[in-house]
Amino acid sequence: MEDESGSLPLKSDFSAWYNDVLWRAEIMDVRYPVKGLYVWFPFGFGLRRHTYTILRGLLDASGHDETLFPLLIPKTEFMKEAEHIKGFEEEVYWVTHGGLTELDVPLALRPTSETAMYPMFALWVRSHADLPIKIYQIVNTFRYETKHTRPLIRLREITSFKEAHTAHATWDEAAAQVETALSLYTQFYDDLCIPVIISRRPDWDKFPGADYTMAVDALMPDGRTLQVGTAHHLGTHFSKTFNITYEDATGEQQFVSQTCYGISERCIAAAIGVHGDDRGLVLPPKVAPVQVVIIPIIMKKQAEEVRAAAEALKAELEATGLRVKVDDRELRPGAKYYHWEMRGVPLRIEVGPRDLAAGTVVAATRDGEKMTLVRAGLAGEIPGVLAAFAGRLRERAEASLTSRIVLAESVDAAIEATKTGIAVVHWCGDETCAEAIEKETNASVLGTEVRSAHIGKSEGACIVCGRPGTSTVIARTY
Ligand SMILES: Nc1ncnc2c1ncn2[C@@H]1O[C@H](COS(=O)(=O)NC(=O)[C@@H](N)CS)[C@@H](O)[C@H]1O
Ligand SMILES: [Zn+2]
Repeated sequence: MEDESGSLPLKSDFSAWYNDVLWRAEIMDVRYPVKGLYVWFPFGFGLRRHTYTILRGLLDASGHDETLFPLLIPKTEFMKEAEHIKGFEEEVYWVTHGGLTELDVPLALRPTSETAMYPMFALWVRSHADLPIKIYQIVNTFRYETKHTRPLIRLREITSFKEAHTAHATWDEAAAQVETALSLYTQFYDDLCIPVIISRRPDWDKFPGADYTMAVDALMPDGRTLQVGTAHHLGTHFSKTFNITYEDATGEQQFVSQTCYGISERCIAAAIGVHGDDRGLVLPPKVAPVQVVIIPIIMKKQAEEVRAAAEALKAELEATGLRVKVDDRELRPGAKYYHWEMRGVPLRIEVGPRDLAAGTVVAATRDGEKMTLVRAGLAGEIPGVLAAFAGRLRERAEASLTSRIVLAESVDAAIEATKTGIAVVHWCGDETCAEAIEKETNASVLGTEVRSAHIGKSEGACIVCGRPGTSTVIARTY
């Protein structure tokens, strides 16, 4: 799929850059003949695998059990929770036939799995001892999105939908679980070197059937935010609908309190968008399908020794668990550098006759740091080099985010700020003021109760009506 013709658009032309880099770095093939459905190239699938290995590890380490529920949901179950239906009725795909036979009960392709799981929770939960339930699954889900579809960002088949669902004895325990989910998400995005902003979505934007929704947003290079995760407190809405009760100490039947929280392949879109540059992807070492590429500098003399040295180094680095490639194709070194830089490989090591003689190698990290390293004991040096690289990725992403967060004291200032990033304003919480802000700025009220190292909590006069307001984030969104 190598396509060196032409060159990658500059990242400043983000939409063109993004679409082109998904092709050139072999992430996703967008030519599949169904709108909103895309094919993972093997290299992209490797990036997905390493990314979700981190996410699984965090979930497993915090007491979640992975599971798997059916894709098809009977209409009788799906239609039970009024708000949930309202929120999804325009997005659900329906299966109406099995072969030539019309189904007596149409089946929904899960847009999310509350109505698949919760009838089963009602069978699983009898007593207090059956709680808490903390499960998750990583599955494909289907949403008939009518807004502009885009690979990794807005799909009609969400291929990598991690959905966690929990059930608890009390509302407070569920609220604590929402907090656990948010800190797990913060850790996950830190592993991807991506700074995020957490806020409470306004009520009109919360998940259908939830008491409240906490959202995790990342700022993309074009100044728009991408919702890269959400955690919902479902209260007892669904347990009342699906009759999920347990017998409490007094012998009373109590409805469980529930949460659910999700991350999709948008996490990969954020890693690509936040860290990429004009030469292609720049991948955090923990998720890079190839972490180190070794380029043997083949000259006439010592060609065999150089090849052997490259293979020996590969074996040594792989023995420490690193993902390594030797690029010994008959290409000039510059073409090889281009190829692997496009794929975001964090570390390149060149090995040539001079290096053999000197017992050294030349190493270059993807963000342009060049160094000469001693060959002996090199494997022990690599983790430090990669960690320093990841640290610089994190710093650069933090700086880029903080430079585009502006405290806006007026609607005009908010209009200016949301052209390039995030405005923090005081908003009274009244929907008509929010509508005025959204209309004027052509941006969205992301949320209140903002949690971010870069945005302090504050009170002040609502920028629309002057009544007491609290700090609120506004931004154009995907
Ligand atoms: N069409 C889509 N394409 C890609 N990602 C999406 C799409 N729709 C939603 N997402 C992502 O999936 C996350 C979870 O979706 S959600 O609707 O907010 N929440 C749920 O479905 C809950 N059941 C928690 S899993 C969102 O925060 C968003 O990051
Ligand atoms: Zn107001």
